[in-house]
Order: sequence, then C-alpha cells, then structure tokens
Amino acid sequence: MAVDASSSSSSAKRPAYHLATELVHIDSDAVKDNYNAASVPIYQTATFKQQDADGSGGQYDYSRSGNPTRTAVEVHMAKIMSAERAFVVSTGMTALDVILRLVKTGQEVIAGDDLYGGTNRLLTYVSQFNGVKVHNVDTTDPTKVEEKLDPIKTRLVLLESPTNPMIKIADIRTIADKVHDICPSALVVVDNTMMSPYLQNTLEMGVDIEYHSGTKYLSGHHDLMAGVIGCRTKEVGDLLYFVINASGSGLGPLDSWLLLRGVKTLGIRMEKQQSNAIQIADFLEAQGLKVHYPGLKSNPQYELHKSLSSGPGAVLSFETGDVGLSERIVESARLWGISVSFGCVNSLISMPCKMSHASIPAEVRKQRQLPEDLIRLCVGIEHVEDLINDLTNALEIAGISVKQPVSN
Ligand SMILES: Cc1ncc(COP(=O)(O)O)c(C=O)c1O
Ligand SMILES: N[C@@H](CCSC[C@H](N)C(=O)O)C(=O)O
Repeated sequence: MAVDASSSSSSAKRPAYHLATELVHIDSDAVKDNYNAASVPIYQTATFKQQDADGSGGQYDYSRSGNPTRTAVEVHMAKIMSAERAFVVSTGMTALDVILRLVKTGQEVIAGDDLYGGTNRLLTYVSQFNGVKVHNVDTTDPTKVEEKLDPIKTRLVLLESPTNPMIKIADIRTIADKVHDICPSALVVVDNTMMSPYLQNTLEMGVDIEYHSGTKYLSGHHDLMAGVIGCRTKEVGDLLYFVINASGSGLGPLDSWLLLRGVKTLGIRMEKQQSNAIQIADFLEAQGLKVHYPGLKSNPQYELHKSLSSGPGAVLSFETGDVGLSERIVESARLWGISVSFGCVNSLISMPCKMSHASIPAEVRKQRQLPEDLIRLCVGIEHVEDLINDLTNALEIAGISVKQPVSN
C-alpha cells in the first residue's frame, strides 16, 4: 500500500497558552527523531526508503506528498491559527492558486475592489482563461457583497482585512454569516497576511479558509518565500491537500525549517512593530496628512477593526495630494528602505501604484479610486525615534514643514 501523507499529522491542536507562548513551543510529537534534537531537523530528501514492495512501512514516501520538516511547521501553524488542518506552500500567491483550483468554470468569485496587485492579477487570469466570473466590490460594505451572492454560482468570497494598500476593514463575521446563509456551498476565504494569526483569527469568525503570505510577518526577515493555508474543516483540508500533492506546490524542507524558526518570534516582533506604527501614524496625522490606519481613533472603522482583531498591525498608508511630492518623500528617506513587501524587521517605504500594485492597469486603479500619490509604510522594529526623525527629514527635504519633530 502506498504511503498517504494526506494522513500526516497536520491537524489542529488548540492553543492552551497565550499565543505568544504557543508560538515559541513546537509540538515535539509532530516529528519523531532518533536523537531528541532540540531544533526540528531539516529532512532534505526527495524520497523515503520503504520496507515492502507495496510501499508500506512509513508515514512518508516522497517529499511532494509529505515531508517531516513540512509536517512540523504545518502542525505548528494549525495550532496557532486554530485550524483543523494547515498547509505550507511555496509562496502566498501559490496559496491563493491552490484555493482557486476549487472554483470550476461557470462558478463565481466575489473579491474586494482594494486588494493586493498580485491577487488582482491571478483573479484576472482565472476570469480570462478559466471562465470564472470575478466580481470586485467594496468589501467595507457587507450589502455590496450580498448583492452579488448567487446560491448556485458563488463558490468563493475572498476578503482582505485590512486591505492592501488602502488599509480598509471588512466586517468579516457579518459577511461570513451572510455568505453561509445565502450560499451554503460557498467558501469564505480571508487573506490574513497583514494581521498575521497573532492579531486576528478569522477561522474562529466562521471563515472557511485563511491564508497568508508567509514571506511577510510569519517569517519576518525577508529571507524566504512561503504561503500558509489554514482550513476550518477536514473536508476542505482534504480538497486542498489533493491539489497541493497533485500540483507539487508544497514548501521545501529548508524553507519549512526557516519558516518554523521565524514564526517563533512573531509575537515579540509584531508587538514592537505595531507600537512603532501607532506612534508613526499619530505623527503623520499631526502633519495634516490623510493617514489610513485602523489604530487611529479618527478612522471610521476603528471600532469595527477592534471588534475583529487584537491590534491595528504595522502597515499604514498616507496621501500627500501630489505624486511628485510623494516621490520626493520616498526617495529622501534613508532608514526606510524603498522595497515592496512588508512584515520584515526593517522598515520599508513604497508607492503602491508604481510598485506592488503596478500590475493593476492604470484605468482600473483610477476606477477603484486607488490614489496614485499613496505612500505605504511597513514599520519595523527599529527605535521609533529614528524612524520618525528619518520621516521628518524626508518630509522636509520634499517640501513639507513638519509641525512636531521628535528631538533626539
Ligand atoms: C496581502 C498579500 N497577500 C498575498 C501576497 C502574495 O504573497 P507572496 O509574495 O508570498 O506570493 C502578498 C504579497 O506578495 C500580499 O501583500
Ligand atoms: N513584482 C512583484 C511585486 C510584489 S509586491 C509584494 C507585496 N505583496 C507587497 O504588497 O509589497 C509582482 O509583480 O508580483
């Protein structure tokens, strides 16, 4: 009998301690090694020796189907996401690709009108080549989602909350309830990358599938690419495992190990990044800039976000009113690196319309009211005074006179 790694132990162990504690402790039963290694070994192997001609004798036969290092991180992720089952795949986009394989020609997807550029690109691909209708709606208003629900055709409702890059909030609980009421066979999917499982648990809100770009907060150091998928039920987990094994999209052993190492410090990184972000948002708002961040009391979605999560996170964006001015600010920053991505320990600055969201055609960006002058800040763990001083310099060089500079 061939080994079936679909039965490998990646199902949930509910957290017993605070998440910050659970993050650090890896379940040693997930992977048995002969030497009681304190760190999960990297099983850098493609295939596994079997004992009998029928292929029986072990939990693993081939690393596309399952690998012990991958199992260790999957079990760990299932625990911290309160998932019935979790999977790790090669990138965040792979996670979405695997999930989208559950949508057949003729079925429909409802997604946001503010969402990561690569997500928009993949959704455009499935609508152009796979005959899947994609509705892009304002997910800050549950009635806009409800208007597009079709009990027969709707297969997925895909949410980002907060959205990338306008940091808008979706009422995840209300939307999940409505979708399940009206379309019992539809799946609610949340890209929870921006919050990470440390700040927001969407499966506990009734969401069917939560996924992450593990390239971001989960790993935290921009030294690997990964995607993480958590499922609320075994049935959905089985469907996704089939696609991951069939397509060979599972994460390799070395990157699984790096992800497992990185995720242990998620709590401490997120606390520091978030505390820096709150102070930076206050500073920018005090300059009269239009700041998008759910940690600001002036944000109309402040209470809603608070009801969904345990914090506002560490990504924010702001408008200056002028593309040239924004370019000057970005290029004048020294400490803030000009890069796409977020969730790393070092701080980054970018202009989404020219960088992470450039793949969305200009006319679509305009129609969706994505401001061309938008600057996105991804706040790291540096000393906050250094970050604010660097922004102060950048704003002043660009021509904005700063009202409340932070003194050294
Ligand atoms: C919100 C969001 N989801 C998914 C992705 C895709 O992740 P990856 O780059 O790991 O494929 C990104 C960025 O790339 C993102 O910003
Ligand atoms: N050239 C890349 C851009 C990646 S953007 C990465 C990240 N999600 C972000 O929001 O910064 C592409 O076209 O995918």
